[in-house]
Amino acid sequence: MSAQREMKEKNPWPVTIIIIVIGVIVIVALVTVAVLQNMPLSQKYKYGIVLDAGSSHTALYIYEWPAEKDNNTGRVQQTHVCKVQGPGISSYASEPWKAGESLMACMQEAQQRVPGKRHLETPLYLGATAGMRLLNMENSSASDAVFRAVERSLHTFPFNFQGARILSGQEEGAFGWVTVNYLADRLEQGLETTGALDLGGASTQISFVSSNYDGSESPSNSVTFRLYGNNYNLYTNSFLCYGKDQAMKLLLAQQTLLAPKTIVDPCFHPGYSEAVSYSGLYDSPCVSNRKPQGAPEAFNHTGSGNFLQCQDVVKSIFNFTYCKYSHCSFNGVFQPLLQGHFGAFSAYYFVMDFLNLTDTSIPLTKVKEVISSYCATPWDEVKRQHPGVKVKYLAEYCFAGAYILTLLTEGYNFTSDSYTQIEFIKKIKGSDAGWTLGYMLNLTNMIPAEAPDSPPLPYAGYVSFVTVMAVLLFVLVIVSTRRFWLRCSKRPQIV
Ligand SMILES: Nc1nc2c(ncn2[C@@H]2O[C@H](COP(=O)(O)OP(=O)(O)OP(=O)(O)O)[C@@H](O)[C@H]2O)c(=O)[nH]1
Repeated sequence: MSAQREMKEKNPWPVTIIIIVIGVIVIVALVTVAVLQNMPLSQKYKYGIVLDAGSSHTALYIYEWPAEKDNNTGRVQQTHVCKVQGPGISSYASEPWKAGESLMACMQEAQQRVPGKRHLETPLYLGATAGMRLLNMENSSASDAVFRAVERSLHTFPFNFQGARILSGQEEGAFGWVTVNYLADRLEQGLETTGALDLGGASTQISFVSSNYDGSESPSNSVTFRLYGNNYNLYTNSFLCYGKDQAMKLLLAQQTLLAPKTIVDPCFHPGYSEAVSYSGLYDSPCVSNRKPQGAPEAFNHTGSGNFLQCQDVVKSIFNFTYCKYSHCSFNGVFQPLLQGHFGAFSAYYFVMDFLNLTDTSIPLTKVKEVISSYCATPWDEVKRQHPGVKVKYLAEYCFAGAYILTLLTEGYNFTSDSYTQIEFIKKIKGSDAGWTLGYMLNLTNMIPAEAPDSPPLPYAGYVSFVTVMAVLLFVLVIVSTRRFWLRCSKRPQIV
């Protein structure tokens, strides 16, 4: 009996097997816990909604981002856009309730698109741009009434409504620049930034970083940001009344001064003819002080389709001579020397895309030829060639092409070389270029001032490291106890 007990005690295998099994279990548990603890959470999304209440129309944008990545870069994406039917909210000055009503269909769409359990936490913003800026200048109580109506409507939805307000021109320019650079991942990586050119209906913005602008000359054009650990001194300017629609009003008003009853407009196609009411033309503060004395009810707007003459008339709405700074764009506004790439969006894109001129390697002389040929095409033929295009847009592409070219080259001083640095864009990585995304990122503090601390290893690297170390540890234990097993196994077995 005692010999048998001794033999059992000297046979190491049961103990060794138990140790190995426990060792394997401990290592597997260790790796599993480490991996699970550090695994990204299953993808849950958060949402944000921004209403862009522009002068010509309102659009609703829904953005989404992974819930655990609030403070990370490049992860916020546009998932849906809804175009509000009808004109911009500033057009409802005489019936403000209709402004609120107009937003309902897109808001209902948003309610369906954002998952119900996220509704209460989803921020909702409405930002109004140049149309409301003009209405507010002209009649502040009318603009207040429009905002009240809009807020009443938005409060009826279960989102976290953060208010409706007018963005300054500077904010509109700066947030457009943030959007473009955020989407192109230029901010987090600290790359040279892209300038932003935005052509709206009532205002136009130019924003860029220039190494010869530190904000000391014309400080009102300076916006400073600290984003992901980098400082930016942004130059930005918004020209109220120089959006595409208001610029056209300026152009028409200019021409009615010379011919109050019939204008033969070189920026419209030969054969084009429309009756235009003076009250409609002069309803904006951009032109109201130019109304000719004793103007008739309406005038006849006809076209002659002459690009060179059109350019001359377009130039007449700018002041290129007055400048009290070292450099100016136009109307006495300071502008530093252009630098770097530019993204041109909104009406820049709509117009250049229609004219097949988004490729900026096309020389400016050729660009002029293309616009010139479009302008000279008789109106009936233009309509015949583009049956699916809205007639209002179709009629305006000649003027708009000439206007864009003048604004870029004579206004902002793009040369035939620097013109090639412009990219006409609508979307970047699926999200529309415009101020809305930058506005939301700013209000939700989603771009940190300092670069977020990144873990020393990426997740996959971390998992591999833990696994390799655990296996190594296991092999080490086996190898170091190998001699002991061998010794045990060589002992004479007593049967
Ligand atoms: N050709 C074309 N023009 C468009 C389209 N959508 C808008 N526009 C016109 O392009 C111009 C600029 O439009 P937006 O960028 O929406 O400008 P907005 O926000 O209404 O104007 P602001 O308040 O000045 O920013 C306006 O004259 C619009 O009428 C489109 O799909 N095609």
